[in-house]
Amino acid sequence: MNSSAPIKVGVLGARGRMGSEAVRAVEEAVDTELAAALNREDPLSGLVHAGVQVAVELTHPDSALANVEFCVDHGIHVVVGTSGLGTEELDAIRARLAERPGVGVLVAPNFAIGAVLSMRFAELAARFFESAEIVELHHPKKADAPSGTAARTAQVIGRARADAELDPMPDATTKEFDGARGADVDGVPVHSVRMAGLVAHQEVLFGTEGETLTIRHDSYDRRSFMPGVLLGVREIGSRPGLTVGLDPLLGL
Ligand SMILES: NC(=O)C1=CN([C@@H]2O[C@H](COP(=O)(O)OP(=O)(O)OC[C@H]3O[C@@H](n4cnc5c(N)ncnc54)[C@H](OP(=O)(O)O)[C@@H]3O)[C@@H](O)[C@H]2O)C=CC1
Ligand SMILES: O=C(O)C1=N[C@H](C(=O)O)C[C@H](O)C1
Repeated sequence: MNSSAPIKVGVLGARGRMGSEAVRAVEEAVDTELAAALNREDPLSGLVHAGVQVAVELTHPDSALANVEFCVDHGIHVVVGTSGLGTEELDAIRARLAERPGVGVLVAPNFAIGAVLSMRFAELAARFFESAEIVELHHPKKADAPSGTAARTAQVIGRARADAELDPMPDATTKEFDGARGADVDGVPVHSVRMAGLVAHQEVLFGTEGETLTIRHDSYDRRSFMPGVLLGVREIGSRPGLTVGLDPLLGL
């Protein structure tokens, strides 16, 4: 990409809660230009016609993979905020990228700096505690549960526990209502709350003999995600292949 010209950005899901914020952030930044703002009914070819260099994918778990594949096939870098992409989708993106070695895709479970740090703190803490559980709390219009952030947090905690060869968490439950102990994500119980008035919140709870540790992050406003979106837009052109999480872009 020409480093002096503004980066031509296309936003997918442009009239959505996140998409409309992303449109505003891209328009406000001096080094990015909003070249395309696509909604559900708009053909993806609009990205190509507008000369988009980086697409920001903020639609729905059901449409994200096809959108990313279209972009990769057309040499467009992608910053993916849409959550609910699992191992299969990430493998499919990797396979597609193998055909286009110069293209970069960033899949960011959470763009907020505090959320990225809280995942890293949770990863650090995991090996020191017998028990770990996650409570994520979101607005009721969210399609996926658990949240992408909670799934990612559980994965890193699960991996850290396995690396430290910790015993299974203590839990004497033998009789329960369906769902009472949450979803099991890599051995970590994850509880999802959907509630009017909320935006995006998460508590990671750790416990061991005589003490607990709680790591909490709150996004009260979707503007909290925009510095991370713009960082991804600026960086992804020089990071070919698949990057998961903002961590390497933040030097973490
Ligand atoms: N990584 C992060 O930091 C964050 C990620 N997110 C994720 O971003 C995604 C969007 O969230 P949010 O903005 O709240 O959701 P919204 O429902 O507000 O916006 C989604 C937009 O995508 C459009 N859309 C839905 N389905 C399709 C489709 N099949 N093809 C094309 N466009 C489609 C919708 O169109 P229409 O208006 O017609 O329904 C809507 O405009 C979610 O997956 C969410 O989890 C959210 C916040 C932060
Ligand atoms: O849908 C949302 O709102 C959010 N989705 C992402 C997720 O699933 O983790 C990020 C943040 O929690 C907001």
